[in-house]
Amino acid sequence: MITFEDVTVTYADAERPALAGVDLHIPEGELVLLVGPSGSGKSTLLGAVNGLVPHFTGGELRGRVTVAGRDTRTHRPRDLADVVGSVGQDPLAHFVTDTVEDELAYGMESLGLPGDVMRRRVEETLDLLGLADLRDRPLSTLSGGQQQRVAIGSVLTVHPRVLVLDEPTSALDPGAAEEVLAVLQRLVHDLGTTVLLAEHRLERVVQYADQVVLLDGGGAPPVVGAPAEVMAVSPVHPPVVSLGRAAGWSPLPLSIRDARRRAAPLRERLDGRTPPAPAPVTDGRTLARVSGLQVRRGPVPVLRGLDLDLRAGQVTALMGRNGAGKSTLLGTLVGLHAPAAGRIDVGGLEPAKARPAQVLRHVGLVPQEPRDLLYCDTVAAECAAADRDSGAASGSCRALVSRLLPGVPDGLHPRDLSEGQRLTLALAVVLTARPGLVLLDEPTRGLDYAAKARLVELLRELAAAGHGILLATHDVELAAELAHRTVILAEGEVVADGPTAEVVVSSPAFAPQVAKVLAPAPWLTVRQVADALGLPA
Ligand SMILES: Nc1ncnc2c1ncn2[C@@H]1O[C@H](COP(=O)(O)OP(=O)(O)OP(=O)(O)O)[C@@H](O)[C@H]1O
Ligand SMILES: Nc1ncnc2c1ncn2[C@@H]1O[C@H](COP(=O)(O)OP(=O)(O)OP(=O)(O)O)[C@@H](O)[C@H]1O
Repeated sequence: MITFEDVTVTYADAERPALAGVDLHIPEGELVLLVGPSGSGKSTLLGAVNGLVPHFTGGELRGRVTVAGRDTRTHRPRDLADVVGSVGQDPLAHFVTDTVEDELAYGMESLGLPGDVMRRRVEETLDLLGLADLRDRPLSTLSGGQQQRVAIGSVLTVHPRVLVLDEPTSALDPGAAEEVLAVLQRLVHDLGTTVLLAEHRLERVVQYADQVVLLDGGGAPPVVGAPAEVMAVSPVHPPVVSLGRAAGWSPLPLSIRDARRRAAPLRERLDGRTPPAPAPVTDGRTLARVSGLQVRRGPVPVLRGLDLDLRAGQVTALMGRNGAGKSTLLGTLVGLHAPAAGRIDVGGLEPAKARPAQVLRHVGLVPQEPRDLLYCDTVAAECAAADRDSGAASGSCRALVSRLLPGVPDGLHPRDLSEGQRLTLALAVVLTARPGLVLLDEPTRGLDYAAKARLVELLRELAAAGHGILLATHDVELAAELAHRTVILAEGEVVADGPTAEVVVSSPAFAPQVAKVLAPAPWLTVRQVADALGLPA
């Protein structure tokens, strides 16, 4: 269904190809997972399938890519639209209409499908993706996860033979991610749809894949094979695979179920041991105090009487369903939204009433869409501006970028960076100012496991140096690894708040893989298990 013959893509002015010598054959009716470090060319490969590369991105494509027999170099994206549906990393940038319902119908309209078919499919999709209550909503008012659901829905309604999805679950809460993957699997099994999907959070997807394509980032040809085989050699792999590798299991487990079946001897060895006690969550100077907070967005009451204290030295994970109000809370803490009732005190200031420059000294936000923070033409200029704005020594921001993710080019426009590279830049810009309280909205989108590990290390250092950190995230593995404390929001209220292990272990939605494998024992990460047993990790 999809064929690559000796394909090389080189962007204008790039030192080396983003993709080199790729040969690949994807049969009809398979779900193929594309993995690899940040910047290894995953989005570029997907773009060569839907025609965005090179028609919209520029650069040069050598070799041949065909989809359902059509050459993507001679067929522009719109000439492929009846066969290929694609969802990119930034839904808002690709929406063509204004409301949820119109967006779901748009693709079908352009293909001229009959009205009754369109109505039916729109209704089905609204239900399937939990969007029924939002049908008339302007797209610009949706939360990040709600936008991603609409973007996915809008390609599903067309019933394309090929689906190309770039990190389709990155903004979804764990439950929604499972639902979307179940839908994709059903399309593959029942309709013979071919799905090509790039994803960093392998724990969410690897068990559904028929084949895995690994781009190693070094320019070598991709490694293609059965998921367990590729996972055995892949530099990026989910916690169950790390656990299996550390424990020497073969074949490697890909799902919780596989791992639980193998885990009995491991449990025995862990019997009587406990992970290191977590740091207490009530120490530390209060950096922000929120009490009885109510916030409306448009007519909708989003936060409904929320109480929260954030302390120095503490990393807090903020979790909860899409639309629960996480981004709204972060935005309110930096003064982007004014409270309808209740109080916020950040370093003695009321953020919505204080001058932004004053607020910035106490609290910095890395937004869900990093682009919102970046305004210069090059990475270098962005870094220089960040150093200047925050009075940091020249070169500070650039050094942070390099530390978090090697290989981010100085001269590139932030728009042309890969998703992970752009996020890294935004993180570095905010961290350069070293605000007392650092807020991060979904900080691991587009980041590979290595970049995530470096982020974890950096955030730990900041916490140890007395900064407070609040991260809104759907990444349960990140929360388990990093957060002292986890707060769960539902419908704008705090429904759980406590040490991470206590909050997540009992929750099917928020427990990390290791906790699920070893439950009811309180282990959260491969590192903890490996340290306790002296295994390599
Ligand atoms: N339009 C462009 N112009 C110049 N360089 C680009 C362009 N798009 C991507 N690149 C570069 O090509 C390389 C591959 O990028 P790509 O987005 O394909 O990576 P990726 O594997 O999808 O990364 P991520 O996991 O972070 O999304 C990166 O180094 C990136 O900076
Ligand atoms: N201008 C608006 N008008 C109406 N509702 C809005 C507006 N802006 C945001 N909302 C709603 O407020 C709710 C909370 O949004 P928020 O972005 O805070 O959620 P979130 O928990 O961060 O979600 P996600 O996990 O999807 O990022 C959502 O249901 C969203 O649709």
